[in-house]
Amino acid sequence: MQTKRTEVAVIGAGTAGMSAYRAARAGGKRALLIESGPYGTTCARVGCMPSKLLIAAAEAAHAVRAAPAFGVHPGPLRIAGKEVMARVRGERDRFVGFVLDGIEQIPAEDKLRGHARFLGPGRLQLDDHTIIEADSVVIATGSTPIVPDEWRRAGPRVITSDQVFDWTDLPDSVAVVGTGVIGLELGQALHRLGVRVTLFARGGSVVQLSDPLVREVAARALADELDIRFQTEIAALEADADKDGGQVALTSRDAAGNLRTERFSYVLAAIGRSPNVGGLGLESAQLALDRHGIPLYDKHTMQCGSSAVFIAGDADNERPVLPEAADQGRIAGDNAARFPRTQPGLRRTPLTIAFSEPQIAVVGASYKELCVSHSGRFAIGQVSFENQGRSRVMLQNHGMLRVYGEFGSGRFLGAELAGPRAEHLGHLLAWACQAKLTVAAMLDMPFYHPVVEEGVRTALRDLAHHLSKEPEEVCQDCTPGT
Ligand SMILES: Cc1cc2nc3c(=O)[nH]c(=O)nc-3n(C[C@H](O)[C@H](O)[C@H](O)COP(=O)(O)OP(=O)(O)OC[C@H]3O[C@@H](n4cnc5c(N)ncnc54)[C@H](O)[C@@H]3O)c2cc1C
Ligand SMILES: NC(=O)c1ccc[n+]([C@@H]2O[C@H](COP(=O)([O-])OP(=O)(O)OC[C@H]3O[C@@H](n4cnc5c(N)ncnc54)[C@H](O)[C@@H]3O)[C@@H](O)[C@H]2O)c1
Repeated sequence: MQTKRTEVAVIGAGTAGMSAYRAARAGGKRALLIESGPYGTTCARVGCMPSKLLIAAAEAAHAVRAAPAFGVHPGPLRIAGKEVMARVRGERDRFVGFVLDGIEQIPAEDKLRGHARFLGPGRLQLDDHTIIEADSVVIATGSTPIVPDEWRRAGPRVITSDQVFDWTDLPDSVAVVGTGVIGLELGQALHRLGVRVTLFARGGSVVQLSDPLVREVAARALADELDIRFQTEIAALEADADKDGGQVALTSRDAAGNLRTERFSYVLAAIGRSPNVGGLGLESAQLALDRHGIPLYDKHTMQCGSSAVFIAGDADNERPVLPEAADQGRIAGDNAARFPRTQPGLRRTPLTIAFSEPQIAVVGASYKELCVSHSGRFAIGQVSFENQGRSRVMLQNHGMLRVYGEFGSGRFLGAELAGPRAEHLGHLLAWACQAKLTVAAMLDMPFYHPVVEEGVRTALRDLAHHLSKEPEEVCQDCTPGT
């Protein structure tokens, strides 16, 4: 067992950890970056990038299928699964390569391999080979897909997103359990690439939408295209090795209690990810934990209590998306270097985007959050994309945008939307939200023609109209339990 001393120890070399390491070094401190798994980050290896590559192939197939509606007839569609997966893996490897180049540039003496756990507040042990004594520690350990033990017992054909991007060919059929962002993005992409896909949703919701109207419109648009079984639970999963190459027998139970057994090449568990905090020995770090075992921390400094421990990225489960991992890592690393003179870092307006079709975005304060923080004090404006000019031109006229504003100040608070170009509309709205614009100021901005943004203007005009009325009228919408 060797002992190493450092000023800052960073656990996890993902996006948050690398960002924390760089910030600590920029703060003039000695830092160590510890990693137990493969380098390359979740985002590049098995997350954002390969999933968007698969979606890009699916969009190409979808465009061909959609073409006849414009009078364009491209001929029979042939999807070569091996070629699809070769591009996904090839481009994925290129993105991972850029991350590995970054790791390569970190001096060898700053990089340590092994699983880290706390022995005391500033004391870590790596596997059985190294003790680290650090003035401050950043926890940037990421998250892991959740697979219930009884599902695992059905064998290797029960998979998570971690396995999908290593396929060398597209399978015949996939059952996707969970209609969160991973389930929808991957389920729709595989469906469009000719895989028989069934999605199982425990409840009636899709992705992170909390606004009941947007959620309903989104669920309807998605259910028009996909085989989604809402209100349906998984009753049992069993390996069915007799079939060609093996299958999984999935038994589901619908809301009426009816059982149905179907066979799939794979079952993709997409029921959420849990932060990697369990094996860290946090009890030895003397940190106060929440009911999920995650250290309590300050969202502006990323400091855990008054300790010299900081947390960032998926590990804290606050906003488990890539831009947040980078921001939180930078703040945590900077403050780990400054400790005890910590200072608040820049936390941006929340923005999440699901790359399904219709795309789904949540900006600023969600409907659910506003029902708590602004009950009776916010108004809603809306637009349907069904008859929105440019959306109809492109035959992408599905979805709805709802925008929220504050009575009195007239300030724009947030939005939920499912619709065309939501990735861009989401940014526009997030920038307005962060700039603390009023709805009136947003309506003073230029809008070209014919563009999807004109739909945003319609929703904002509707919001301005409601903001000019009495508050009571609006909060009827905030029914309990929404
Ligand atoms: C399929 C999928 C698609 C996604 N798509 C998007 C998207 O389009 N846009 C978006 O913004 N986000 C997306 N995300 C989310 C995004 O990938 C994550 O939020 C982000 O990668 C988290 O970064 P991180 O640094 O917190 O964790 P990671 O990159 O996972 O890094 C954590 C590291 O810590 C290491 N580690 C864990 N425990 C220990 C220990 N005890 N000792 C040493 N090392 C340890 C792990 O091995 C890992 O390398 C997607 C995620 C998935 C799974
Ligand atoms: N475009 C993006 O930004 C993007 C893409 C993919 C992943 N991600 C990140 O990855 C995280 C994890 O994604 P995810 O889709 O796995 O999680 P999620 O939390 O978004 O969705 C999980 C879904 O599974 C359901 N569920 C939970 N337990 C279930 C069960 N036993 N049976 C059936 N359904 C069940 C939940 O109700 C929920 O709808 C996301 O929170 C997101 O931050 C982001």
